[in-house]
Formats: sequence, structure tokens, C-alpha cells
Amino acid sequence: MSGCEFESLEDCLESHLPQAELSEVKRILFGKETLKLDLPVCAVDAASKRDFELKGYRFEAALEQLRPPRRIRVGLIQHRIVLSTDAPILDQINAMHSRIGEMVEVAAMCGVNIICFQETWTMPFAFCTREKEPWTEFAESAEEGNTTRFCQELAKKYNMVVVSPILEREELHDTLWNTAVVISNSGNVLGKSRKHHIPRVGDFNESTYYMEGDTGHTVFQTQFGKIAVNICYGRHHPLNWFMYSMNGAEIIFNPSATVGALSEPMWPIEARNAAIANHCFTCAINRVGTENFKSEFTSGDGKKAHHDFGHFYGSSYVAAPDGSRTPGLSRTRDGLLVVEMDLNLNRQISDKWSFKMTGRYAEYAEELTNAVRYDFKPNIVKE
Ligand SMILES: NC(=O)NCCC(=O)O
Repeated sequence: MSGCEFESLEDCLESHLPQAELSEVKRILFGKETLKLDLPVCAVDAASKRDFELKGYRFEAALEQLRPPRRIRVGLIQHRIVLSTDAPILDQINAMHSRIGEMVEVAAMCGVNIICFQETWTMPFAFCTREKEPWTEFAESAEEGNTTRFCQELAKKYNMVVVSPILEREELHDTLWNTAVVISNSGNVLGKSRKHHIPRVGDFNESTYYMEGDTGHTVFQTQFGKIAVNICYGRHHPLNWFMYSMNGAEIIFNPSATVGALSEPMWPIEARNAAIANHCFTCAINRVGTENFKSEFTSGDGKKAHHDFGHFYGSSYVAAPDGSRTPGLSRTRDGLLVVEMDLNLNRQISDKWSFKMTGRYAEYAEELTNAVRYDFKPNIVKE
């Protein structure tokens, strides 16, 4: 079986492990048995008719005496491109809009309050090619583009916060950015968060198109909680997650596009570790499928010229501050993951483990300031 056919690690364990061992394996792999969330029959039927996976889980918190529970639902959407990469640009974008529209409708049936799509969801992840045309034509204004208008309609219709990661064209300077637009459930654009770290690894030739983002570690106060967006490669940088958390993020979304050969063993660890280290929820979303491009490309890594990135392995999941996590969505299919979380869990775990209190940040800040100076002398004792 090839890497792009293997459906999911969890399904494999479920079908091959004896029941007694399975619950121990799940406890160790996922922190504890993840509780299933009952989803409405109409949603389950619609997902099946529209040919995507629908899964629901919930994370509970202890009941407190002074604070009511803060239960909210997030939705994570992963999907393939709909048309081939050489179809007319507008047809590709419109096809993606209608696919997402039908998935968001199911999220609304499931009571989702905040939905997040995958990185640059309106287009193929064409940055491997290093060709400017036609891919830069997918770029749109974050504030006034058609995709933002489409998401504003969804937000208003379903009373849902929409996180829409796109290729942004900033018209003022005619520059491109990799940007997540955050749209309030009122339908207003709340703001945007630009990708903070740009990869220079494998075929991820994104630095040919856009620079490191200039929006810092913005956190968005929504009706359903404080959220932040750490786009893809930023998940390898613990300080990046940390700064969103320092600014008060209760949920950090990580819309991504990454392939099996490069990052799959790291995927289950990084967002989960960030949830633990920062006492918050994290939501990792990856696209699915293999995208083929007409012209061959190379990336100076000795590989023969090729037409695709390899397999985007999906596996979107949510991690909680207590170290537990949901199983991932499929490695091969479009999917919607609906997760109910009680945001009170963040403070409960912070009070228990106290990483923010024991962090010695002032000392690290001083050491780091020295470490990045050109005349830095490492603190090493030699015989
Ligand atoms: N989209 C993106 O930044 N991918 C880089 C590879 C990775 O972070 O796994």
C-alpha cells in the first residue's frame, strides 16, 4: 500500500489491536479516550451524500463554582483541490467556494461557532513550481476580495466566526502575503494575520512569492473566545506559539499544507506540544491529496524533476491543554472535524501545571537578547 492510500493510523489500530490493548494504546497515544460528540442525523446524512468524512469529539472541564462553563464548538475543514491545476483560475476558485459552502452548511447543522479552513484554501499549493504565472492570479484583497465577501456571507448566515487563509494581494503596495483573514460572526472583517515564518525546505519554495508576515502575534477577541492563527511552518517554532499565547490566545489555529515524506512524524507532536506548553487549545489542519502541475520543477535538492509535491496527508486534529487530543481526520478524504471544548480547561490546567508562572521569562528574555548579538559568547565551561 502506498502512503497516499493509507487511510489513518487510528483506523489501523482500531481494526488490528485487541480491545484490551486498544484502550491502553489510546490512553498513551491520545492522553485519554477522547469523548465522542453526538452529531445531528441530518449532518451525518449530508456529509455522506456530499462525500466527506464527518467526526465529532468533545473536551470537558471540571465544573467551577464561580465561572459558568465556556463551551464552544470549532470546525476544521480539510479538502482536496476540486478542479485540475490547469483549469481556468476563476473556475478553480468558484469550485472551491462551492465545495467549502456545502461543508460549512454541515458545520452549521453541528452548531459550530468558529470554523477554520486550510492554508491558501482557494488554490493549489503551487509555490513548489516557482512560476509566477498563473499562480499569483489567485491572490485577492483580504478586505474586499471575492473570497472574503463569500466568507462574510457564510459568517452572517450561520452566525459563525470564519478563519479564511488565502494568498493575499495587498493592493496599496502590490505585494503578496500568505494571510489568514478573520471574519467575525457579525460578518465584519475583524482583521488578518500574516504567515510569520516562511519555509525554505524541500519543495516549499514559498519565499519566491512572499515575505515573512508583518502582523506580529495578533489575537482576535471573538464572541466565542480569543483566537490566533499560526500558519503552517510557524508550528515548528515554539516561540511563535508562545507569543500568541502571551497575547492571550485561548485557541490557536494552524492551517497548513504539508506532505508525508517531509513532516508526517512531526505532525502529531508539534501542535499538541504547543497546547500543553501554552495552556491552550490548538487546531492543526492539513490539506489532502496530490496536486499535479503541468511544468516539471526541481528544488536544488538532488531530486529528479517532478510534477507534484507528493501526498498532502490531511490528519487534521485538535489538542487540549491537558495533553489529550482528538484522533485525526482521514489521510485521504475531505473532512470536517467538529470539536466541542470548554475553554475553562485552559485556566484549570494552568493552575495545575503553572508553566506560565514557572517560565522564568525575564531571565530568558535577557539571555536571548545577548544570544542574538554579533559579539555573543556562549556560556560554556571548558577544562
Ligand atoms: N506550508 C508550509 O509552510 N509548509 C512547510 C512544510 C511544513 O512545515 O511541514
